[in-house]
Amino acid sequence: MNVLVKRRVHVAAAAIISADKKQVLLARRPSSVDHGGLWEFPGGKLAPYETGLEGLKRELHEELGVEITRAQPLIRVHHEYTDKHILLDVWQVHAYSGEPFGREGQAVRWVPMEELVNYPFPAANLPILRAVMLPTEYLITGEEGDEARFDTRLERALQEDGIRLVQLRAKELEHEAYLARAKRALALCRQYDARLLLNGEPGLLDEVDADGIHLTSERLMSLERRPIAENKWLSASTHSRKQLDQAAVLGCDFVSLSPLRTTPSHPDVSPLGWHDFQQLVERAGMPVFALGGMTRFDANHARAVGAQGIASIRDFWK
Ligand SMILES: Nc1nc2c([nH]c(=O)n2[C@H]2C[C@H](O)[C@@H](COP(=O)(O)OP(=O)(O)OP(=O)(O)O)O2)c(=O)[nH]1
Ligand SMILES: [Mg+2]
Repeated sequence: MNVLVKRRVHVAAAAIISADKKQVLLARRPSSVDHGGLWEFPGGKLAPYETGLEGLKRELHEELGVEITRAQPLIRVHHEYTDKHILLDVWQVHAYSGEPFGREGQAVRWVPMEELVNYPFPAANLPILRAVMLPTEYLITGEEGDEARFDTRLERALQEDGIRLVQLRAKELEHEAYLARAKRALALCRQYDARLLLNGEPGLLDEVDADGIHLTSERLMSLERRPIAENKWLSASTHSRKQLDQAAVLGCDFVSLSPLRTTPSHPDVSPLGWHDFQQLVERAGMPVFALGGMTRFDANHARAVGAQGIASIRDFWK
């Protein structure tokens, strides 16, 4: 066989999230099949005439006995296995009818989000796990010179907008002032079960035990390897294919990709637009947030073109 021509397999899979959003449904692959014994998101190969969602509906009916009533694209992952090129087309299932059970005799289990990392999955699944754990909206903090008002703005976004992922961006602050703000932001985020990423030197995590580090695109390009532990989140700002590739080399857990639109803060940078954005996201291999003139009303569109969701300062910083 010519090993250069790999089989291309298109698979639709489901991240079925529980009503309280705290658990996701996993199934175990039978020991007799490829990747046997590993856990997976239920689903299977598409028939040639099927779209992703059609195939997914059929597979979930066959494998779990449930009928999907509401679903949204979550992430598309291309992965090279030794014998095949696989496209995992993963959907987040928000509503379904029926009670899922292993119709083919496979084990099926609701797993709390924080325990997902303990389950063995096929190699292609890492970006899916990250996508499942991340929200659709990502707040990047804006300017605020007054510390009390900063706290009020952050708490408003956590409380009223339901923000669960925050990047503390404060380029104007000196080191000590940044640390003081970061400690207060972390305490606030903990109250709301939100994650906080610090925008700055990876060493910041030694001083404030936040959830991760966000790299500027410049810092991203200057690093040779992942600068923080695997159990912390690493994200980066990207604007091009080259930077997305570097994010993959460093093992970033997710990225922002900008500018989607022209913004008042960067009037001279030409925007990507949805078409180019979609093409870049398709091969990113990790969750991507659309950034640049985005509001929460763009989130569904962002999802439809393959993004995790939207990142914004302005829409959440009030
Ligand atoms: N369903 C699913 N498949 C996955 C995941 N991760 C991953 O690498 N795969 C791979 C394993 C398989 O090579 C392929 C899915 O094929 P499958 O064996 O489930 O296909 P199917 O349900 O149509 O089963 P069959 O009729 O071919 O027996 O995708 C995942 O999370 N879910
Ligand atoms: Mg299957």
